[in-house]
Parts: sequence; C-alpha cells; structure tokens
Amino acid sequence: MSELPVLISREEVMRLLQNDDLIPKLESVLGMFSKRNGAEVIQPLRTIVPLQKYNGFLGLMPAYIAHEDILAAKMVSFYQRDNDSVLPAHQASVLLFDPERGNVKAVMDGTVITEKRTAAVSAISSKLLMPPKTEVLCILGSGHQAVSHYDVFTQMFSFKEIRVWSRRRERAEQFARDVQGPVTVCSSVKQAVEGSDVIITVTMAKEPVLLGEWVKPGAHVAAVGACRPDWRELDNALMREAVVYVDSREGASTESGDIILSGASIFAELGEVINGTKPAQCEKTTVFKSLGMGIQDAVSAKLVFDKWKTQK
Ligand SMILES: NC(=O)C1=CN([C@@H]2O[C@H](COP(=O)(O)OP(=O)(O)OC[C@H]3O[C@@H](n4cnc5c(N)ncnc54)[C@H](O)[C@@H]3O)[C@@H](O)[C@H]2O)C=CC1
Ligand SMILES: O=C([O-])C1=[NH+]CCC1
Repeated sequence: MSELPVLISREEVMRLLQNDDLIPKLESVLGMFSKRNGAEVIQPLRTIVPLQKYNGFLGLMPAYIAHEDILAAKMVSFYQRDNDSVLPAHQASVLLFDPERGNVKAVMDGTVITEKRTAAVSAISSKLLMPPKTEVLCILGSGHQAVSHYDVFTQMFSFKEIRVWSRRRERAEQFARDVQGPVTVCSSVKQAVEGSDVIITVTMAKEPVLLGEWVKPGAHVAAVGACRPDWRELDNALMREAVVYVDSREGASTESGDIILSGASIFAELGEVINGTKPAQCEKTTVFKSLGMGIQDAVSAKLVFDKWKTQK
C-alpha cells in the first residue's frame, strides 16, 4: 500500500518557498511551456466550477512537467466577498504526486504558493518589460496579492517611491503600516497611477479601475486580477494601446475579460520573451495579463517538498 501523503502547513510553505529559488524555476518553466512541446509540459485549461449561490468559484489546475517529472494539481477557491466579510477571498491546496506510482506524496497549503508565485511572475514580467529608468511603483489594491507583490518587488528592484491605492483609504493606510518600507497612500487611482513606471493591479474589481489616459507612455502594467471572462480591471484604451503579453495564450483568450471584451490582440507569452523568440518592447507601454498557471504551482510545490525533505 502507498505511504500516506505528508501534510505541509501554511507556515512551512511560507518559510520554505523563497523568491531566490522560485524565480529561476518559474522562468524556466514559462520558457518550456511556450515551446509548446506537448510531451514536455502538459497543462490543460483551468476547470472552473461556479458556485453561484456563494458568489464564488472553484478552480482545478493540474499540470505535468516531464523534464523535471513533476505532477501536481492545485485546487483554488475564490469568492467575491462583500467589503466587510471576514472570510478569505482565496484558499488553495496543492497535491504533489509521485508520477510513476500515481500516489499523492504531499498535500500542502496552496494559498501562500498562489500569493508568492503570482507575485514572482509579475516581477519576472517587470524585469523583462519595464522601462529602463523606473522610479515609481504603484499598487492598486491592498489585499494578499498586494503584500506579496510588495515583498518581491522591493526585494528585486529599487524604487524611489511606492504608492498604494485601495477602495477604502483605511485599508491602504493599514497596508502602509504593515509593510517594511515607506509607502505613499493615494486617495484616487488617478493620483496613484500618474507618473508611475510600473503599475500592479491586484483588485477584485469587475469593472475597469485603471484607465489608459492616466498611464505614462512606456509604463509597464502587471494586471493580476479580473480572472473571469466578464471581469475587467483595465479599460479598452489601455488594452488597445499597449503591447499585450500573457502567461498563456489559451488561458488569456478563455478567461481574461480585459482581453476578450477589449478585443486587444496578444503580442506574446512571457515564455516567448524568455526564450528570445519574441521581443520585449520596453520602450512601449506594456501590459502583462496574468491569469495563473498550474505549472507555476507545480514547480513551487516541488521546491517546497524538496526543501521540506532535506530539513525534516
Ligand atoms: N493572476 C493570478 O495568477 C492570480 C490572480 N489573483 C487575483 O488577484 C486579485 C487580488 O487577489 P487577493 O489579493 O488575494 O485578494 P484580496 O481579497 O486579498 O484583495 C482584494 C483587493 O481588491 C480590492 N477590491 C475588491 N473589490 C474591488 C473593486 N470592485 N474595485 C477595486 N478594488 C476592489 C479589495 O479592497 C482588496 O484591496 C483577485 O482578482 C484575484 O482573483 C489571485 C491569485 C492568482
Ligand atoms: O492562478 C490562480 O490560482 C488564480 N488565478 C485567479 C484566481 C486564482
């Protein structure tokens, strides 16, 4: 009989998953994915189970990476909660399998994996696509992704100013108190965005919050929210004017309201830029539309498990 899977907690994932290890693994797997060698990376489109009664969704995200022999599946629930709800918006678990025997080796917290790997992928997009001189970072939203993005962006880059905007000013003020360095709390999206070189959108908005008319020409936007085909964070002007990069063409064309409803065309996947088969047009305004991928969770889970084994 198979051994029982090990359980790896949120705290352990937080301790074991470090950006320095994670970023090269993500770059490598994004590059592999964009080669479209179906025997190398298998990642079906995310299956979504709508939970209409609760204004929520369950996403199923399996992936197999042959070269590294990683088989994993994340299950993530996400809800549009009202403002005063104390319940979390996202919760996830990742199952890591033994691909040869088919048994589950580990069940681990996937919420921290989701927070860290998403932010790390946005940091990769910024490394590749942001303008050469970047001084101002702007974060729209002040939730979990805002914090993980702040952490990796301040670790990887140095900005003269970091701005945050949130629908409720007190949440933005709380964010500014919680993080390590100085943050300018902005009263409007326009105030936060104007003059920013890198803009991160990490909101639960269903309608555009970021308008193209406020965005400095040449800025880079990492658009992380709006992961349903009828949800938006960015307006048509921005989507149509910018050079649009995505994590997966199939994912973005199926799930991203910003892409589907604006009719914007996708210029490249991040993996194609990593592979050198598509250029990074840093001199132009760029949008990286992130939806999240099972392969990102799979490499993260493997890193966590390998470290856990060496430290147990
Ligand atoms: N691309 C990817 O791989 C992933 C994307 N996400 C998305 O990132 C976004 C942020 O996620 P979390 O930080 O975990 O959520 P969270 O619930 O911790 O934070 C959400 C933030 O959005 C704000 N917000 C809610 N409704 C809004 C509205 N109508 N207009 C403007 N702001 C609004 C909230 O005030 C809060 O600041 C979500 O859209 C989520 O689905 C999450 C995980 C992975
Ligand atoms: O990749 C992911 O885990 C998610 N993307 C949008 C909601 C959750």
